[in-house]
Amino acid sequence: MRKETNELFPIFLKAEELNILIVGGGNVALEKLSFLLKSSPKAKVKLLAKNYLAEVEELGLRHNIPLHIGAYHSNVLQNIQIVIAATNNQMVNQGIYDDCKSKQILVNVADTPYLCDYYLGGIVSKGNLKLGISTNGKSPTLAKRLREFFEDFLPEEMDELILNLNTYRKELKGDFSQKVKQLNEVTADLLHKK
Ligand SMILES: C[C@@]1(CC(=O)O)C2=NC(=C\c3[nH]c(c(CCC(=O)O)c3CC(=O)O)Cc3[nH]c(c(CC(=O)O)c3CCC(=O)O)/C=C3\N/C(=C\2)[C@@H](CCC(=O)O)[C@]3(C)CC(=O)O)/[C@H]1CCC(=O)O
Ligand SMILES: NC(=O)c1ccc[n+]([C@@H]2O[C@H](COP(=O)([O-])OP(=O)(O)OC[C@H]3O[C@@H](n4cnc5c(N)ncnc54)[C@H](O)[C@@H]3O)[C@@H](O)[C@H]2O)c1
Repeated sequence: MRKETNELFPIFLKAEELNILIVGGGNVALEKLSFLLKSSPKAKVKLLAKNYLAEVEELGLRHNIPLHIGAYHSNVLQNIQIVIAATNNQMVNQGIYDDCKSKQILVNVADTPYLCDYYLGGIVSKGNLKLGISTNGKSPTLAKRLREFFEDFLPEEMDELILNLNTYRKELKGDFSQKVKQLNEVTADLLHKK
């Protein structure tokens, strides 16, 4: 049997420097907004929905996020770079997808892989370290379980290690290749392979 591969290309976005729009204010919007803010508390995001769950309103209030009330119209895409569509109306979601494609805006219709330029993933954060987890859309549940596993598995001291290496990196003298060599030497035995 041919082995399948995951050809998605992960990038780590500066969410506070982008204009992000979530359309919808129900359970799915709540999940997407929660994970966005958990990972990027200063994300520049706004919401548009006909109505909002109380939990979305509370979360929005806590993070100073504009919650616009109304039906989706393509005007709202002005100056937006990334969209998550999470309404309960597939026609509306399809319309958002089409509008975004014609404006070259990156779009994710939640839980609808064929209407996604990108997928959200499981996210593990430990200080400066961040892992993104993707199952290529095959099992979001496993992505969640792996996120939980790595959250427990990775020690809190991981950030101390990163900061120490950063200090060492700044103190190194010599040209680029010498620095790379020294950094590789000092980290060679850091993670022992079993
Ligand atoms: C990782 C995470 C991030 C997030 O949501 O931010 C995420 N889904 C999460 C959880 C989750 N979602 C669903 C369940 C119920 C169990 C199940 O169905 O498996 C659970 C588990 C639970 O909640 O326990 C329902 C679901 N999701 C998708 C479909 C459609 C389909 O598969 O065809 C359906 C069926 C809908 C239906 O029934 O119609 C699709 C997508 N969901 C993705 C991301 C993208 C692929 C990620 C990857 O490659 O793994 C992708 C492709 C698109 C996207 O939405 O970006 C987050 C875990 C966060 C965490 O806990 O850390
Ligand atoms: N809740 C889940 O766990 C789940 C799981 C799998 C799939 N889904 C699907 O995902 C979709 C969203 O689910 P949900 O639970 O968030 O729904 P929901 O009913 O809780 O929320 C729907 C949101 O869409 C907004 N909306 C509807 N039409 C709109 C429009 N024209 N303009 C702006 N906003 C509009 C509503 O105001 C509301 O805030 C549904 O299609 C659902 O079938 C949900």
